[in-house]
Amino acid sequence: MSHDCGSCALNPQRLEVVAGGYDYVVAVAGNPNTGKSTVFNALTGLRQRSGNWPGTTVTRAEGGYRFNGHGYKVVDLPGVYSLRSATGEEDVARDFLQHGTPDVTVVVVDATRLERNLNLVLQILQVTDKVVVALNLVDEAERHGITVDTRHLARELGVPVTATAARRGRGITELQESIDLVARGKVASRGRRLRLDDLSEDEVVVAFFAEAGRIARSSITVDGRARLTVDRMLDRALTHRVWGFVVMGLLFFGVFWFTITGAAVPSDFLYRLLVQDGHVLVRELLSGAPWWITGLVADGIYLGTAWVIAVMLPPMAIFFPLFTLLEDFGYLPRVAFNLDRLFASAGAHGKQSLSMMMGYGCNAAGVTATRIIDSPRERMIAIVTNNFSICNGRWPTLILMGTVFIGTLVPPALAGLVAAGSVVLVAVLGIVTTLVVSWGLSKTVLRGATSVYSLELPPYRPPQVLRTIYTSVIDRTLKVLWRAIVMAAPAGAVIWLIGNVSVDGSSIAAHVSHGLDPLGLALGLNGIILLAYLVAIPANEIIIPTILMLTMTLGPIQYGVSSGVMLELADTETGSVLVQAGGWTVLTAINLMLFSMLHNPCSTTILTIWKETRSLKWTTTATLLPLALAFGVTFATAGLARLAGWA
Ligand SMILES: Nc1nc2c(ncn2[C@@H]2O[C@H](COP(=O)(O)OP(=O)(O)OP(=O)(O)O)[C@@H](O)[C@H]2O)c(=O)[nH]1
Ligand SMILES: [Mg+2]
Repeated sequence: MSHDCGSCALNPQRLEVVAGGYDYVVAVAGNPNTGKSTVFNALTGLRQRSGNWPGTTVTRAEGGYRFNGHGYKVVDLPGVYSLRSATGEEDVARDFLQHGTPDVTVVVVDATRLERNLNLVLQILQVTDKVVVALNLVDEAERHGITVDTRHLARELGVPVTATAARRGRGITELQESIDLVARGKVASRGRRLRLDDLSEDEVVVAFFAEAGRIARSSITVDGRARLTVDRMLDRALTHRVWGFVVMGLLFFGVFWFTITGAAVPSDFLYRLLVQDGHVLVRELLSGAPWWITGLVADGIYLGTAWVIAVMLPPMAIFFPLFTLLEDFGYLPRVAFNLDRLFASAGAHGKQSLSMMMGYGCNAAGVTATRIIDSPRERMIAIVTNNFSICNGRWPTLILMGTVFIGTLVPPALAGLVAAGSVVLVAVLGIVTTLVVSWGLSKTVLRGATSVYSLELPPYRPPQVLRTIYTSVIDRTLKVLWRAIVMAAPAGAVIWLIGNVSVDGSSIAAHVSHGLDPLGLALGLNGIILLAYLVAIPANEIIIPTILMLTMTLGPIQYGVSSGVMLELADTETGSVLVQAGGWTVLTAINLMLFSMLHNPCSTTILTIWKETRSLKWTTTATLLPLALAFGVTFATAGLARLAGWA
């Protein structure tokens, strides 16, 4: 690559990247879902998020390693299909390749889809010679009976080609060697360049395709008995118009059922350990301290945190690995594929189903993921409706309500199934709401044409089960838990304080919750629940502990030694406390589930929406529209239930 342009040193992107004492900058580029982030991780030893679908990486990630006494800075880029087209995340990659002037560009190529991938390689070779091709996924190619002649390929392309299976670390050292040689100018790479002068735009496209096809055909041999047919059969079932939805329902139902029943025993154990015994211990430790310190620390901060851990850790530790396994296997894009048509008929972009899936983990992540949608109109629809994907913070509320109130309506043998069914039903209602609101927006304020695009189905990849469980527990479960703890500790303190600081003879919490009672009751909820939602704006995770603490403090029956103590309760007792002290009915539980699904996004998500849109109008809309819906829907169900005499 030519370094003779005087302005290179002033190029902000290059400056930014080189800072930090590295000798060379290595860009990792390639088509979507070819394993770039996995190669990046293998090179650097970092854990940048990878996932079996196109569009996992939407921004640039950086890391580094040392090899042969030189420091290499590595930049993981989002996938691009071509240097010539443009979508939001592709811009990031293209700009960097063309203006960031990396010293070496590693183009990660999917060995099972060589022809299409070579197209991009050829385009990059038009811009720079300093290229190393990482022929990745060779393990998968082998499984499919595909062999690639890397030496022939290297000769054709004029740059080094290294075979890798990045997920198992195969070929990474060789790749580092090639990078080193190219960076230091030790190999005479002369990339194949097409002569494109005098060609029209269309002819250029054809020329790239023709050349990519020729090179690919001359480099691969395919064993006729390839096992692609299994994949094809699976796809026929999983994306079938009818069976696709049946399988989808059963799988998700299975995941929740497994989560709910599997979490019961460890949850009980943690409960006894942390909430019951732990609380007694902490109180004893603080026995010499003034009453308000014991109260604030033991009954507020400690109990709030312990509760969140006991209730959230087991279900999350089961749910996330299961979900990640489905994702790595390649199932989630099939879900997106199934929902694609529905989104298109709602006037939204099909890729919205992908950002929606991300929202099931965290809405802030879902909002960021909407960057894969190019059209600003459709992206805005996806941002506003992401809230209806139930995030981590809300699953515990739904699971608890389902277990304690809905599951107990049927004989114990069926309780788990019915509880799981109720949670799935709310999740499905969330999808319906997403579609209806998307449709409404696209017919009114966000009118416009629906984009045509093709959603690519990634291949099925047998997941590495143990590794997946390990990383999803570390990456997702503990991260979410940590966030919950960070929120729960101060919330515990706030709840204890508003429960114990009195004004005019009763506590602040009592004043506020009484004030909110009329509204709460009209919504089939109560003042305490609304107060809890106010306290929980920073994080949904703490809704249930807040409700319990307040109910036990403020309800007609007083529990505990001092107000603000959330007593040690198992799931079954939780129900009876809410019924007896809080006056809860099944309607309260159902409406809490609905409210939880619909209400405004948490503060982190609101902030992310602001960062992504920079629009006060849309941030406000994305915040208040769900809240209005939550009020409207619960008001209606409460009214109907009362009319029908159920409540
Ligand atoms: N079998 C196998 N799977 C791999 C290999 N490299 C990556 N994968 C898997 O392929 C999937 C995609 O990997 P990523 O690293 O997220 O791909 P990416 O190119 O960064 O994807 P985008 O950021 O979405 O463009 C993941 O499920 C990886 O675990 C490999 O060498 N062999
Ligand atoms: Mg990636």
